[in-house]
Amino acid sequence: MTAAGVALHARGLGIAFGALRALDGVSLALEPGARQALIGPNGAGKTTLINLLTGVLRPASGSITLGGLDVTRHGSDRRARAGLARTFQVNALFPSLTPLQSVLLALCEREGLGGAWWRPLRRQSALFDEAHALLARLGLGPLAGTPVAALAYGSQRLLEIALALATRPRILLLDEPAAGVPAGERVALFEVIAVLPADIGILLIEHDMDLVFRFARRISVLVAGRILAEGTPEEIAADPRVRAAYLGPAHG
Ligand SMILES: Nc1ncnc2c1ncn2[C@@H]1O[C@H](COP(=O)(O)OP(=O)(O)OP(=O)(O)O)[C@@H](O)[C@H]1O
Repeated sequence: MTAAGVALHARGLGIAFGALRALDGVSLALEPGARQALIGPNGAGKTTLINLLTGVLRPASGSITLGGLDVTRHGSDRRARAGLARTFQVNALFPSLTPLQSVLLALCEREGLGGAWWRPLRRQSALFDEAHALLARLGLGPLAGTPVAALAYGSQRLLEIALALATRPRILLLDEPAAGVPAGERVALFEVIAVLPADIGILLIEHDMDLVFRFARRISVLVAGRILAEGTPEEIAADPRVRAAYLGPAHG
């Protein structure tokens, strides 16, 4: 992979919380259209890594580039404008808005329309079309007018993905999209994740190994703040160090 062909490149990231070295020399490269997963036991440092990638935290060492642009010292907003989007582990939706209103707000934010989203009229209708198309893509079309609070949890997680896609990202970080989603709603979630736009590079952080092994073309394994292994799902499933540290005998 040439440097120009890498959409997101983290090199040698390190950060400590007091005496705890939460991440130590972590490197990760995502190419455009990547389908990569980040797995590891509780406390391995996955959320900390996402926080470094998105600019919520600053690394003590290392660097991060987005499409060749060094964003190591940039805040979350500039990284978002450079094409990085994330979903959140904790539900962060407005319960009284509908999915249509939620997506429209995100689109207006992207377009810099702020509170004046009802004008001009022609732009408004283009944004409505885009919002409906996005909701249809995620299987939320029939629920476009239902208040978020009345949606099933799996649908709320899908809406979070819609809001991230509304920013037209080059890189999407999916932070535990299946967490808390009941078994019966997982199939729909998995189906949508499988058909996300091919040109967006995706990094999935997930404990559900069914989803990870269905989705990922590459897997990085983080253990105690270091990358223990990286490879294809077959390589990771067969790696004795990964089995010992995380997977157990079930995947292989
Ligand atoms: N703000 C903080 N202050 C102090 N310690 C922290 C902070 N954030 C994370 N840690 C510690 O850093 C380590 C890595 O935590 P992190 O949340 O990144 O792990 P994780 O892999 O995301 O875990 P999980 O799978 O449970 O979400 C843990 O030991 C955690 O307790």
